[in-house]
Amino acid sequence: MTTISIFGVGLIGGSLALCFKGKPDLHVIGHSNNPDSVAKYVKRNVVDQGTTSMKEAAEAADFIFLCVPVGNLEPYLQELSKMNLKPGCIITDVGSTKHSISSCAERIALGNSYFIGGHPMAGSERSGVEAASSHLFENAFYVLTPGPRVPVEIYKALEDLLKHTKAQIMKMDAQLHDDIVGAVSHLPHVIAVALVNQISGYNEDNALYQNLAAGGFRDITRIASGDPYIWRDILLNNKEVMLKLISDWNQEIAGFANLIEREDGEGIVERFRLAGEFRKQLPERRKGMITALYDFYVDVPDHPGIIGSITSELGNRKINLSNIQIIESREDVPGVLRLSFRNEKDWEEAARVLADLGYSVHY
Ligand SMILES: NC(=O)C1=CN([C@@H]2O[C@H](COP(=O)(O)OP(=O)(O)OC[C@H]3O[C@@H](n4cnc5c(N)ncnc54)[C@H](O)[C@@H]3O)[C@@H](O)[C@H]2O)C=CC1
Ligand SMILES: O=C(O)C(=O)Cc1ccc(O)cc1
Repeated sequence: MTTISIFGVGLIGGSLALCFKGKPDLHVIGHSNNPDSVAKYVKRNVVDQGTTSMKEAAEAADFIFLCVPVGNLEPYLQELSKMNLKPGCIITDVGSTKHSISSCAERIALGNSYFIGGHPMAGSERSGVEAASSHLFENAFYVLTPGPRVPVEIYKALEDLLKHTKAQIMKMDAQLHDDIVGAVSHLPHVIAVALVNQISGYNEDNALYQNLAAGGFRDITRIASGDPYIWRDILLNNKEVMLKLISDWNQEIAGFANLIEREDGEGIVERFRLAGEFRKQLPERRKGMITALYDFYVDVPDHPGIIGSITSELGNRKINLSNIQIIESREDVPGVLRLSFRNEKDWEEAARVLADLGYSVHY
């Protein structure tokens, strides 16, 4: 039996637990300092066993996953280094930054155990075990940053275990990870928060901003709802990278202001053209760092029962809706429904089914 202990059974720790639980020869232990949280993990069937004892969970483990906020990773690793871990125990983490925890692991004497940094590059703006899902990492990249002292067979053992996540494992240098992920994930989160706060400021004087910001604005700023403490830790931990990226961003925006100031229409066109071209080259059908929204819109005639009939058509075909929203429904105008799905398969199938039934579907 292989024992996996998870510290921090939240969105990511809980999703990993669900990937491992119930698989042959795997036993999953969930740890929290809070007994109520432990009881919740067990009651929700996310782990096989729960405990408030860090020592009990750590010393029983063949694999340890640290799934706590980035600011807590180093203290946890220090604590583990004082314990009597099983020889050959593999410790990994899921933090969104990799350089500082990996270099901390190089400095700490871990005896007969090994540390391999990890980052499953999928998630959401939600947090807590309630949001966990065994499908979270499917088809996403999962970065591992083994240091020079990690033997090949130890790396392979972690890679093999992670096959249960159905993610694509990618070995990478820790600093390179932080540079790239800083640009494609951390910077967009900062921009989304700054943008929402800018508009929220205008809204204080005129609530029309909020009303008109429905729909697209809401979608592109979804990531601004991430957990504030998780993001505080990530940004402070990736400080040097973030300062450079924000400085480049300021230049980019100042360049835009300059084009508008000088009424340089050609310059504006060129910027949109270049951006469109680069976007076209982005891989389309792969789960990226920032989760795609699987939404589409359906025009619906305004008559009673229409929503029920759409949901039962999908339900009868076992297509799971994750959300349904009435965008517009007035007596004289046909309404629009926004339907959301958890994955691409349901999204594609639902659009096909409704189009075949004669509904007008648009994206
Ligand atoms: N949210 C996301 O989409 C992603 C997050 N990550 C990383 O995963 C880690 C966990 O994040 P989430 O699962 O999103 O957060 P979460 O808030 O859902 O879960 C965090 C867990 O850590 C525990 N925890 C919180 N503060 C703690 C503390 N001071 N000491 C000990 N335990 C504490 C919580 O009880 C909870 O079980 C973070 O390091 C984050 O950077 C990685 C990939 C995606
Ligand atoms: O909400 C989203 O789409 C995200 O961007 C989630 C996310 C948050 C942190 C990560 O390190 C990786 C992914």
